[in-house]
Parts: sequence; C-alpha cells; structure tokens
Amino acid sequence: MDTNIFFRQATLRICGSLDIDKALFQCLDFLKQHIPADGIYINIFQPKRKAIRFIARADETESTAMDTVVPITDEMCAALESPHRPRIRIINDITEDPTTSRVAGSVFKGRISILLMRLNINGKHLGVVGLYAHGLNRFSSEHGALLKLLHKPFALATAFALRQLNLRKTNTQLSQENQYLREQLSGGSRDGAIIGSRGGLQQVMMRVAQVAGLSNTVLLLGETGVGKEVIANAIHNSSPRATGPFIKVNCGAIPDSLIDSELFGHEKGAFTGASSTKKGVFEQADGGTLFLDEIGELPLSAQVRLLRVLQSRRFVRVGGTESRQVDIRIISATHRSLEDMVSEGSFRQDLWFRLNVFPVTIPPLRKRSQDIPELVSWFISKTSRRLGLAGLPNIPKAEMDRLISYTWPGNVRELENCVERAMILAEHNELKFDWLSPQLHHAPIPVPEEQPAGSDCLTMEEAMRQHIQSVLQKTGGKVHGPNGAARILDINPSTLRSRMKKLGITS
Ligand SMILES: Nc1ncnc2c1ncn2[C@@H]1O[C@H](COP(=O)(O)OP(=O)(O)OP(=O)(O)O)[C@@H](O)[C@H]1O
Repeated sequence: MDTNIFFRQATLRICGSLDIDKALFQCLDFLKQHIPADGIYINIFQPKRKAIRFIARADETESTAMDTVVPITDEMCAALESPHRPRIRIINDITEDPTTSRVAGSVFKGRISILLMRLNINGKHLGVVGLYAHGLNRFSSEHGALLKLLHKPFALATAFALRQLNLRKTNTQLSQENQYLREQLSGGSRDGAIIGSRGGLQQVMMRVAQVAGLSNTVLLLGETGVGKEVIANAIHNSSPRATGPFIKVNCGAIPDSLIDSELFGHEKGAFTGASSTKKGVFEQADGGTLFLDEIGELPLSAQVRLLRVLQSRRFVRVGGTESRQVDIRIISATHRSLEDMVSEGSFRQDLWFRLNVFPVTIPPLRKRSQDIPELVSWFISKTSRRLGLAGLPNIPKAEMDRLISYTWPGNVRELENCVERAMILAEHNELKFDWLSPQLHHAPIPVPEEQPAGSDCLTMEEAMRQHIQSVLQKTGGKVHGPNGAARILDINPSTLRSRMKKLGITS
C-alpha cells in the first residue's frame, strides 16, 4: 500500500467536516479498508479535573458528539502525563490494562481490542484517538504504524474541536450571564407579570400602549408601592429599546455631593476618591431607558443640570471636557405632587414641564380592590417558588374579604409583604390576616406581637425588630441559605446581620 495515498485520503476525511464526530465517521469509513476497526473515538485528558472527557465517537452506523467525563486516579493522571508513554499502544484485551478498562470500559461494553494513539500539541499531551474492534487480539503493530502516520491531522483536528467546544461553552455562559444581568437591570417584577392589566390597571395599560412605541419622556405618578417601577419596566419592555439597558436610579438615595457623578459619571482624579473613570447612569442607559425614581427628591441644584441634559441630550463627565451624547428614553416617577412642589418653589417649573409631557397616574390599590384576589394568588405562587414550599396554602373567604376591605396605605408592596408574612405564619396550610383590622389602616407593617406598654403605635425600628424576630423564630434562627431569614425578607444576609446588630437582635 502506498502510505502517501493512505495519508492523503485519511487526512482529507479527518479535515472533511467542522464537526469532529462527522469527521471521525468519514475517516472510519476509509480506515476500515486497512485496519479492522468497528469504531473510533476521541477523548481529552483533563489533568486539573483528574478526568478523561470523551468528545466524539463514530461507528459503522452513526457519529455522536459526546461530553462524557470519566474520573481517573492520581496514579493514572501521572502515568498519562509521562513523556515516556509510547505514542501508539495496542491493547488487545482491555481487561488487562487498568487505565483503558476504566476509561474505555465505561463507554464501550463487552470484550474489545483497542488501538490507541496519543495526541500531542506543542509537546503537551492532549488526549487520544482510539480505534476499537469487538473481540480479542484484533490489532497488530502494522495497524499501529498506519495510525501513527495520522498523528498530525488527528491532533490538529482535535485541538480545533476542543477550542470550538470551549468557545461554545463560554458563549453559553456569557449568554446566561447576559440574560441574568438584563433581568437584574430590569429589576422588579422579573417575570414581567402585571397583575390587573385587564382589571384596575386597564386605563394605565392603555396609556402604556399609546406611549411605548415612541421615545418621549414619561412621568409616572402614584403613591408609594403602587407599581411605578413595574409600569416603567413594561414601557421599556414593550418599546423598540427592549433589548437595550433599563437603568434605574433612585434620586432620593444619592447623597447630594455624588449626584453629578452618579448621573453623568466622572473622570479619573476628578475629586478625592475618584480613583478610576466611571460612567454615569446616562451613559449606562445609552440605547435604552433611564428610570429616574423619586424625581421629586432631586435637589434644586441638580434639577437645573438635569434640565440642561434633557434639553440637549448632551453632558460632560465630572472633571471632563468632552461633551457626550446619548440616546435614551427618560421615565421619571414620584409619589409627590410636583405641581405643589413647583408652587412651593422646591421643584423647577421648567423641569416639571419637560418631564410632564406624558403623565401616567397609577391608582392606589384601595381604588382597584378587584385586583386583590389575583395579586394575592400571584404573590402566593411567587413566594412558594422562592421559598421552595410544597403545595399552595388556602385562603378562607372571610380572610380574602378582609384583604379586599383593607385600605392598603403601602399599596401593592404592602400586600406582597403581608402575603409573605401570612405564608410564614400559616397553620394547617391556611392563610390568616387577623392583624389587619380597619383600625390599623395606617400601620406600615403588620405586627402581631404585643406592642410595648403604653404605646398604640410602634416606631419603625420596633416594627422592624419584631418582624425580623418573628421571621427568625420561624427559621429557627437561620439567617443564611435557602430557608434562612435573609432569603425570606429578600435582603442580603450581611445587611440583615448588621441590621440585627443595630436592633440588638441575636439569632
Ligand atoms: N400590577 C402588579 N403586578 C404584580 N406585581 C406588582 C404590581 N404592582 C406592583 N407589584 C409589586 O409590588 C412591589 C412594589 O412595586 P414597585 O416597586 O413598582 O412600586 P413603586 O410604585 O415603584 O414603589 P416606590 O414608590 O416605593 O418606588 C414590587 O415587588 C412589584 O413587583
């Protein structure tokens, strides 16, 4: 046989497909004319993982891309890494070779003979290509010599396939991360559910539909907890900017001295502590939506700069000179009456005019009590999923009536918290809301425990202390983890710990 022709024909097949399993299939079809093989496979040596990973195999009838990992011992790892291991090995009965019987034996059943070629790239052991045949003593040194001719093409094809696999894996990881980050950015009601869109929020949703496709500024008005952020999200998600970022900034939570840097970013060294360049929310939201929550809390000095940017869509980073332009939609929200603030002189009239182009008022929950049953079942299933509870609890009719007749000063957020609390306290799988009575209309958070002597109302701090304590009691003092208090209260465990410390609570 002319070995040049053999090499050329085999190489053409090894390089005949970008999919390594298909290339193996074509190659086997050719090799069978010269070597008595029933199948072929490639596996990769993963010393860090102490494992061998099968990536592809082919037999007479089919080719399969694989991802089968077989763990190996430290001794096996060391033996495989040895530079003295021969390039070609013939194992005419795999039961006699511990490494091969462990590795190949976990993929191929029955007594087989194996002809192995170690694949090296740049002096590093990459893995092996193996030919197998049913029965004992099927391979000879002549077969080994023929296979050895194909070292380079097999090594290159394997290295290429490996790179492709790793890229695919990185790609999947990145797209999962991307999706996760997008969800984080879109915040709030992650699942996009807007309960009441056909009930009490019908008018609001009509306004959303009118405005979503455009790029104009929207002002969301409504009491705290009515769902302004949820609606801002809905506008973003149904707009042509949906694939762009949704950046939320709470104007009331930024210290005055940092407002400019937070909104417009800063250059390195712009002020003490500006150790690196930072993009502000305007830049971060480029191509998407910027949600300015609690806009009424913005100090007058910052209002004037915001107005300038809204007019020109241009800004300069703190400490910078370059004027930057962004393509963003602004949605702002407030629970305050900006009109009253304008008359009091605490909000600029010209900014109010700018923001008030398309106002959308979200009604308080007490004015759309028809949505309460649906909101309650939504929060029950959401909380059950989050807490990993089995089965959904029941709500007696009298308890649902209690929820419907309550006035909900904290709106949907308060209802959500109440449902969660009732689920934690539930006995016999039944939800009760007996701490909600018409007299307690203005209690911010329901507190079932006795109140301190001589006081009808709890301070926020006391209410918080009692709530945290009751959750800790339910979790048996557990703070971290899936059934821990932090998860139930939906806050970071270290934040909870420091709050507990401040409130003098021990777990
Ligand atoms: N229609 C709704 N459907 C489902 N969940 C809702 C709805 N409205 C509000 N929520 C939930 O209620 C909570 C409060 O909503 P959101 O943060 O949007 O209120 P907000 O008006 O922006 O509050 P704040 O004025 O305090 O910023 C969130 O957990 C949100 O997911």
